[in-house]
Amino acid sequence: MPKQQRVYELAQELEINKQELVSKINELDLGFSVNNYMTVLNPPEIDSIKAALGGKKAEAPRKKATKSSKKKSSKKAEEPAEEKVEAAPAAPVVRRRRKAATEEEESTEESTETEVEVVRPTVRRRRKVETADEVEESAEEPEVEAEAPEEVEAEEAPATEEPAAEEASVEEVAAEEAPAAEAEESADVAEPAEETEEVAAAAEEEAPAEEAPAAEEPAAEEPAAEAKSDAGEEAADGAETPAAPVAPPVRRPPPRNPKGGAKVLGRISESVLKDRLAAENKDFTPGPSRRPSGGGGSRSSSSRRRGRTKRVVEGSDLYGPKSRRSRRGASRGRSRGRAKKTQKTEITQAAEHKRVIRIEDVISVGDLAHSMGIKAAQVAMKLIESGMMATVNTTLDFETAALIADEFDYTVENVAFDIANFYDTNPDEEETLERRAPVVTVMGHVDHGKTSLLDAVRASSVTSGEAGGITQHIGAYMVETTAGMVTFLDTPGHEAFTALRARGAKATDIVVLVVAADDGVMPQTVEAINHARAAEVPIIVAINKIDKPGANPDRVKTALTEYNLIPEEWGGSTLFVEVSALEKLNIDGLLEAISLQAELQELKARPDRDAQGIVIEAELDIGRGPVATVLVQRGTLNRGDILVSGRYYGRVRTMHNDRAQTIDKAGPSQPVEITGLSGIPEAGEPFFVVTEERDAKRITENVAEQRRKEVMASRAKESAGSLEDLSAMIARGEMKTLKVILKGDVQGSVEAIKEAFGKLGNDEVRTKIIHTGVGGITENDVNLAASSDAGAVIVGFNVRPDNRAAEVAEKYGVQILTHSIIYDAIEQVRGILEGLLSPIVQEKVLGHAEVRETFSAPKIGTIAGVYVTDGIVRRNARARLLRGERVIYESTVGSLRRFKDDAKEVKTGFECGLSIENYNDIKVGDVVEVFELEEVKATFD
Ligand SMILES: Nc1nc2c(ncn2[C@@H]2O[C@H](COP(=O)(O)OP(=O)(O)OP(=O)(O)O)[C@@H](O)[C@H]2O)c(=O)[nH]1
Repeated sequence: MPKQQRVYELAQELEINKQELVSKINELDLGFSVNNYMTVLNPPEIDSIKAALGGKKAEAPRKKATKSSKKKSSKKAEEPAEEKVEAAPAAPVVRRRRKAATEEEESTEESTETEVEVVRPTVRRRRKVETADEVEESAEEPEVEAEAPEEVEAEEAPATEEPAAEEASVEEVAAEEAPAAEAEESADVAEPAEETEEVAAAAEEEAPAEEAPAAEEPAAEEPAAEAKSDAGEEAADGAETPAAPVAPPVRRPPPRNPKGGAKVLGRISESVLKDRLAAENKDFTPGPSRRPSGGGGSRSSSSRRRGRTKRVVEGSDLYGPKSRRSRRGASRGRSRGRAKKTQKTEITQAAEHKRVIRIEDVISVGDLAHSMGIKAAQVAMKLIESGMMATVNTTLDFETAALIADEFDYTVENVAFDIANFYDTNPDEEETLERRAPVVTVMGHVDHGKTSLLDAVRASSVTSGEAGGITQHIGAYMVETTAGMVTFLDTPGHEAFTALRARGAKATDIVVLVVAADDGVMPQTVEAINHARAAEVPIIVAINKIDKPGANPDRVKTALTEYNLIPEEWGGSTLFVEVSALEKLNIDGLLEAISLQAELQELKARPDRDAQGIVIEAELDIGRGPVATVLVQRGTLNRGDILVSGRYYGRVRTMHNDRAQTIDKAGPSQPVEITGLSGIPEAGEPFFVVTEERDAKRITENVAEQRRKEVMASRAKESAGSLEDLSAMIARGEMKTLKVILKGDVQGSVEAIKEAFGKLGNDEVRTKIIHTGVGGITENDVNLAASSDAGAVIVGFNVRPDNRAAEVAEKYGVQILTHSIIYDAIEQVRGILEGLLSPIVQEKVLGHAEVRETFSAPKIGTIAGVYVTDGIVRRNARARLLRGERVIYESTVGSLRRFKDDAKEVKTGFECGLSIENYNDIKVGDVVEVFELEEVKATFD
């Protein structure tokens, strides 16, 4: 079944360079184009690319030959294709190499296909490695020089001064760049090519495809060097045309490891090498079999270069007459020089393990380049090619760094500490899951009977009798009901629940909302509903105290409908149970409802795995040290396990259940009290088990460091002002609304402020009241604000936060705004919202200047002599050039001068000279309009 492929995948399949394939696809005019090598290709597109590339093989060379011949004299243009090919390219190459003698470092850089100017340095460097032999070789081919393209001569004047074409140069370029593998057919020619392959590689990397002379020359040279052997071979190929060998000029070797390709320190001549090996009693056998392989999975530098070379050659097959691989192989066999070259490159190439860059999540372009021993500009260029603007300081994430590094044959490894490596957040396989007990939290208004209900439930446990009444001594316990086990978090009130949630922990499956039948829905009832809703935990309503004379369950039900808690009998989906904690009436009904709700939720966990869970509470016991009540959520916790929680860890020394019985293991949903930890973890802190103590140590050290940074960051945040943070969050699109928790001294003012807040805002920003209440600002309010997805602000009217609330607010960076005048409260919230509105960008015209004359200045370009007709003209201000009513160009005022002096601004009635940044076509009569952009704070008015 045909499937989609990305360009680079197709390139791999075709064994050509991915960048090159991008260029090819776009050049081929197939009716579609690709942006980069990550572009996805459909099967038909893949087919047409393959077909086009295959079909192009004969045409491409001809086209190139024609193109190249056009650049030459008309006389040359008339020559047969082969001849043109032979002649044209050779000379330029030779010349370039001459030039190259003066430069060295630049050639180590890899260039992109568009970096035309880089070609020269690369080529120049070749000069350095020339040998007398090579010069001789070039001399043997006078036609090469004679037919050098004119453009090249013009461009590279110095080159012409030095005659010298070296056969090796010709050869190596041919071998690498041209399908002219034919060059290799001539053994004596091929050998030098191998020797200088490294140089060739450098040149290839730098040679831009677009630069016709550069790209074509080497390719064309090749036929020149090997024309004799080629002829026969091409004929044998049948379909091949004489022009075919020229095709490679179009190709360009893929940009590859600049290090390897560039660090050419010199060349060892074959004879010297032979002598040296002989002196060491070593044999010298040319060919690939003698090449050090690098062994195992690690590619040696030479093999890497081979790979690169191979890709280039194979890619050119698309244009060439037949697979070059075999010929290439054959030529390798004859290429004794390769052995020498391999040895040489091993010296300059980093070992495979050194080609791994270790980063901690991110790395800057500069550092990445440094790690690879290349220039930052090269990395930046690669990024730009991939569509990402970058500078040396740009920070790259791991994925991007890995992608770019791969371009240079480096691997990036992320060595940042990641707790996810130890704390498994992946769900367990469905078939490993087993039903677990629901974990229930009881919440409700003060005195509505939470504690009494928990007592009643505990007493109802079928096992309570044998324990002589449960000596409940930990913050959670399990009750065995006729419908199965139920775990209760014994945390009457919201504290623990919200504290857990503020830490991002979710320990509860079901909330039992206790509402006294005689008292009805009260502020904390509503608060409890909001907490449960925020935590997305289903609610079961327990209407308590039905034994009381004034009990009116229906009134409670009616009141709760306002909060969308509608009993089933009224068409809703909330389970309501009428109970009496005091009289222990219908406790079973409550437990049944819990079991039913649990069943609906299909609560399951895998028991046979390392335990994970949550700390319910912890304290320091004088005799036992840190004691923690933990709830196992998945897996089984065993005595002796190494448990990690936040900054602390330790082996579980003792383990007790809710009845103070010593136990050895605890499964899912089971609360246990443990000792053995190195400190007191916070409530809501997750825990997990690791197998190695050293891992536990590393994790806790990292967490401690992380927490330390968080504290510092939150301090910095406080000084910066939380309101700005909220604004920034909204500005970044992280917050669509300003969430508000509103507390007041009396219901009337709370209602009034709530209504006023509701009217604030517009389509862009608005408030969302997530909770209102009468009374002081409590820790619960702060926890609710902190646990809101995008943070919330607490507004207190005539009320203050208690000490604990203020402390927690500081800890979590929750903003509390207190007021005693309603108007002030409204205005402050309006101000916050307005701050969240995107500012309006306005244009302010500063002045106009008329162009009276123009002249050009070196380095600056066109200078306009202008007269300021109104306002002022300011240097660096934005400017647009007007011709009549038309805006010709918009940019900035570049230089601004009065007579010979630079001026900052010039006022009405004065003349001055100015330039428009990046624009020279200024004409007399044009008007320069100078303006600036200013951001105006948006308001609701
Ligand atoms: N008549 C009657 N009284 C009850 C019932 N449940 C609890 N009470 C009484 O209501 C009062 C408060 O009960 P608690 O269980 O302490 O209520 P709470 O919600 O835990 O109170 P806080 O812990 O202060 O939030 C006590 O005097 C209980 O005896 C009940 O079902 N019927």
